[in-house]
Formats: sequence, structure tokens, C-alpha cells
Amino acid sequence: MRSDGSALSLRRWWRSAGFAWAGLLHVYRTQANFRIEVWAAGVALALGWWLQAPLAPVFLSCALVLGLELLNTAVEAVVDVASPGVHPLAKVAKDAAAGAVLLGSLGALGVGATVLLPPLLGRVLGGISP
Ligand SMILES: Nc1ncnc2c1ncn2[C@@H]1O[C@H](COP(=O)(O)OP(=O)(O)OP(=O)(O)O)[C@@H](O)[C@H]1O
Repeated sequence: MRSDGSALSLRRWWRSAGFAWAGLLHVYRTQANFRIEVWAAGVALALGWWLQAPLAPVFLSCALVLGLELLNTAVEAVVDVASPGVHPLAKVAKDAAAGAVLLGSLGALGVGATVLLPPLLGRVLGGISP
């Protein structure tokens, strides 16, 4: 929470990494969508490795979707603290954050369709043809 601007400290870095890990674990435990996205990312990366497809766009897409889902959860939590009652701006904040996840997920699907699908079809159809 507090930053005194002193030189880089490994202990401080570990402490911050611990908080970040706690945030990841909390979102994984409480958000079903995040759990689905984590497993989908694992499948996409395994598929990309098996197909020998370029992994960089797959890695980036997975990180984008998971990162946006974490931010969406953060926005929801902040909005619930700031506006426990119904408020039109609370709706704007939550819906815009959800829209960001949707947009990122569509982009990831596009990456999957262009990077993973062609070699996958090649393997499947190649395996079927004589
Ligand atoms: N405090 C609020 N004021 C106004 N609208 C709200 C408020 N909280 C949530 N909403 C709106 O109600 C709808 C459902 O909200 P909810 O938080 O249940 O969304 P959700 O997508 O089901 O989220 P979750 O990830 O928790 O399942 C959304 O359109 C959201 O913007």
C-alpha cells in the first residue's frame, strides 16, 4: 500500500508478488468464468504445442483474457464497495468491464481460429485421408 521510493528491494518484490498471487487465487476460487478461462488457456497452449503452431499469439491471447477477467473482478469489487445500492454509473462500470472481457475473448477466439484451427484441421483431415 505504502511506497517510500527507496531502492529496489527483493523482499518488497516478493511481498508484492505474494499479494498478486493471493488475488489470482481468490479470483480462481470465486469466479467460475475465470476457472473456465484458465482451463481453456491450458487446452489452447497444449494444442498449440502439439500442433507446433506459433505459441506467442496464443500466450498473449490467454494472458489478455485472464488479465481482463481479473480487472473485471476488481472493478466489480470496487463498485460494490463504492455503490452498494443500485446506481446507473455502477451499471456502466460493471457492464463496460464485462464488455472488455467479451471483446478480449472474441479476439482470443479469432487468434485460435487463425493460428490453431488450420493446423488442427490439417492433422485431422490428413489423418483421415489415405
Ligand atoms: N450497484 C449496481 N447498480 C446498478 N446496476 C448494477 C449494480 N450491480 C450490478 N448491476 C447490473 O446488474 C446486472 C447484473 O449484475 P451482476 O453483478 O449480477 O452481473 P454478472 O455478469 O452476473 O456478474 P458476476 O460476474 O458476478 O456473475 C449487470 O448489468 C450489472 O451492470
